Amino acid sequence: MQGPRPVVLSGPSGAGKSTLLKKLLKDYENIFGFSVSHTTRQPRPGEVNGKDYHFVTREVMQKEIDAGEFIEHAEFSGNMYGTSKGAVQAVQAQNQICVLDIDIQGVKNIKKTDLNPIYISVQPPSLDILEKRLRDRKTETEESLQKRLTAARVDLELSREPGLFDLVIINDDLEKAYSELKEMLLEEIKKTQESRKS
Ligand SMILES: Nc1nc2c(ncn2[C@@H]2O[C@H](COP(=O)(O)OP(=O)(O)O)[C@@H](O)[C@H]2O)c(=O)[nH]1
Ligand SMILES: Nc1ncnc2c1ncn2[C@@H]1O[C@H](COP(=O)(O)OP(=O)(O)O)[C@@H](O)[C@H]1O
Repeated sequence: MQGPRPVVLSGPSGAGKSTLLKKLLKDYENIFGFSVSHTTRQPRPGEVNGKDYHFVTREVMQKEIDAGEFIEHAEFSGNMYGTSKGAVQAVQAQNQICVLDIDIQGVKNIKKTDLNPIYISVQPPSLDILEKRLRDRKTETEESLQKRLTAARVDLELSREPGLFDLVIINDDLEKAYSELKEMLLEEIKKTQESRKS
């Protein structure tokens, strides 16, 4: 049976993907489910293994990739990130809309699969604002911040490719950005709510 269409949220680090996603998952607890990626980066304070990410070593992750357990994987800012088949299946088994938070390499690789998600790019109003938000978040060292800003420039450039995204959200005012996200997903939300009733 074909479940609801997944949703891909992409865009530069610090653009506001996690913030928007957390609001969505809170407001529609049963409707959306997060695809928990694997990563080799260190957990940040407050991040929970198995909830925010599966935090793994490079060796373990590479073994699982070689065993064909991943839909896509990429190197970002010196760490590996990837979506396992199990991560998406776990959400789809609950008949929830699966939301993936992945970088632009992930977007390009997912396009080669039959997942058929809705592709949304979340972007900052400017690079200066992005830098300020990343600094204020206080999660990065100067080195990782600079890597993220370099990746952000590449991301914003590649994101201009026509047809790559179904929607680009400029996250200036958070509530406005959230409204645009909900508006885009309204049809899938309704369908999922309806299917719960029958
Ligand atoms: N390709 C791919 N990218 C991912 C995956 N999980 C997270 N990312 C991306 O990796 C980048 C860094 O994520 P993270 O270290 O959590 O930093 P943050 O986005 O600044 O909070 C972001 O652009 C994420 O969208 C994944 O499974 N696959
Ligand atoms: N519209 C906004 N206005 C001001 N700050 C924001 C806005 N959206 C997100 N932020 C803040 O910017 C930082 C980066 O957001 P985050 O959701 O972590 O980005 P991402 O998941 O894309 O890396 C966080 O500290 C968050 O609270």
